[in-house]
Amino acid sequence: MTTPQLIEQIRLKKSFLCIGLDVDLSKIPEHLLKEEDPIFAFNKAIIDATHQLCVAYKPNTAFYEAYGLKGWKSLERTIQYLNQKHPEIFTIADAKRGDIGNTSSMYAKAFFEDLGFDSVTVAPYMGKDSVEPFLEFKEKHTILLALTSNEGAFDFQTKTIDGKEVYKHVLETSKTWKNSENLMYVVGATKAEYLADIRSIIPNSFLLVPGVGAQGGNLQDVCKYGMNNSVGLLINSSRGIIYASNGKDFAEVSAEKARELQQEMATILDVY
Ligand SMILES: O=c1ccn([C@@H]2O[C@H](COP(=O)(O)O)[C@@H](O)[C@H]2O)c(=O)[nH]1
Repeated sequence: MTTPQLIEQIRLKKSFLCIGLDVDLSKIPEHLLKEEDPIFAFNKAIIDATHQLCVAYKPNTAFYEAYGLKGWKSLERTIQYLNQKHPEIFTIADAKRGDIGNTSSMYAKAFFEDLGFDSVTVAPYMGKDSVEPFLEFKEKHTILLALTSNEGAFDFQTKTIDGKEVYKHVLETSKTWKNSENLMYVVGATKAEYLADIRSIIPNSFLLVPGVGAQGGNLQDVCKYGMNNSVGLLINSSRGIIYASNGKDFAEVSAEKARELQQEMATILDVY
């Protein structure tokens, strides 16, 4: 999916919500455990109930890798279902990859060609040659970790090198890389106070913003400082939506939670 197509979906749905499909078998409704593929059954029900309220889904691959081959199969079924039934939805493999160049090329093939995701999250730590193989996929998006939502972000990302914070180096340097127009960035909702500075460096890029809901980030603050002329935000919520109920009504309740966020977004878009 191209960036203009994503922006058009945000406009049509009045939503910039991304729903995180972080499936933990110990948290899903018990009746689903009898299904042949409980993870896919859970995801399908959540997608069927919420697809009109969001513009993106983000399976975090850790939640699938943890179940070995079966988990990887569930991830494949989920992305195939999304691509076939909802090609208008932007898909994010939250895999946080990145390695020496030839290895990154294989990661890029795995997520873009084999699985068919629109985007993948990538760690910037190994530098330019570890990210450029992802950027070579011109129709795809590489979402670079800039300033993450967790407490550990302060261990390295906000430390200063040559008078500048590391996350700013990530933003400024990555902008100079080949095909950098395919870059988006992860900025945690818990770091809203950094967004004005971040926007001064990358005014036009999309930001994937996890950390609202379960991690305590605030949607209004993120929008106030993080929105740009094209909205430029994908706000992720995972546990706050998909585990709102673990009864038979789990899909309806997840849709209620998604609708609450979507309506808050619609109100913000109306005055924006
Ligand atoms: O900085 C980051 C980067 C990624 N994540 C991921 O987003 C979701 C958040 O889940 P919630 O349940 O809404 O807290 C999860 O997959 C994280 O691994 C992040 O939280 N922060």
